[in-house]
Amino acid sequence: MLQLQHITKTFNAGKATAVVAVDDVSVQLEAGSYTVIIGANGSGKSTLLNLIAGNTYADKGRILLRGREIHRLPDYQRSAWIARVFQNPLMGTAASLSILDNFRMAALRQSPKWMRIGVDAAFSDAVRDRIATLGMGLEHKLLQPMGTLSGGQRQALTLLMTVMAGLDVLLLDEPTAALDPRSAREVMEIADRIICENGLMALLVTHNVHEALRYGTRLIQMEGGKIKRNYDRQAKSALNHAEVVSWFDYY
Ligand SMILES: Nc1ncnc2c1ncn2[C@@H]1O[C@H](COP(=O)(O)OP(=O)(O)OP(=O)(O)O)[C@@H](O)[C@H]1O
Repeated sequence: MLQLQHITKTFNAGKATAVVAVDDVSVQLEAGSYTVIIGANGSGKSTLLNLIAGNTYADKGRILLRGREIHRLPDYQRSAWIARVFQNPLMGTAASLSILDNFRMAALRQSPKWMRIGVDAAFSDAVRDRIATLGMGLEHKLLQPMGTLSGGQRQALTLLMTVMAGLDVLLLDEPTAALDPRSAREVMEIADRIICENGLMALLVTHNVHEALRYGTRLIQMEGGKIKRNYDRQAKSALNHAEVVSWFDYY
């Protein structure tokens, strides 16, 4: 379980440009839950993910993962349990390195256990098998540089790489924003499968209302740094596109 308790983050505190990006947010997310976060630009979604990942620290409040306080830990320590996939498929992978070398680097970064057992032929076989499950034919291109792949292929591989080391929490920050509709759908379906198969807790930030309705077990709307709406699976399934769009209709 991931618990955020009275989390507040103010940027430029004490200055004329001060902005309360996240304002006294408390929420409890169960293991295996998949939460979609929507909200207008500047409503605090990315800051919330940054606070969970440890890319920024809260001014007030606590964050607990499986009962353990993590809010004072730096991001590199939290990365043992929490991983993040960004909107730009170029982030998180090395374009000039092969697919296999990218998986090697990710494995070594995420889990010292690979250091002990070595990233050997067995590792290559394991990577090939995992990549084959994507159904994109990339298992035959393990030595091809990552930079030669499409954005959708890179996002799909990034997702796989991210979960290889056994995580608790997957943070998806607009992972399909830079993709065409077909690739976006393909990557979202892959993400959904990976989340389910690995029993991960996931948080997805998206501006895409279709994605917000189709995926996830909880839907949260942020506004002005606060959680304005919080729908569980049942309430979420009763929502329709027009209703969610109307949440953004201030005029
Ligand atoms: N590093 C920072 N320094 C100053 N202000 C910041 C910083 N990061 C975010 N903010 C401000 O905090 C508020 C929330 O920003 P945040 O990026 O979390 O919103 P968001 O909901 O993710 O927006 P978007 O949908 O545009 O990505 C905004 O007013 C933003 O300008």
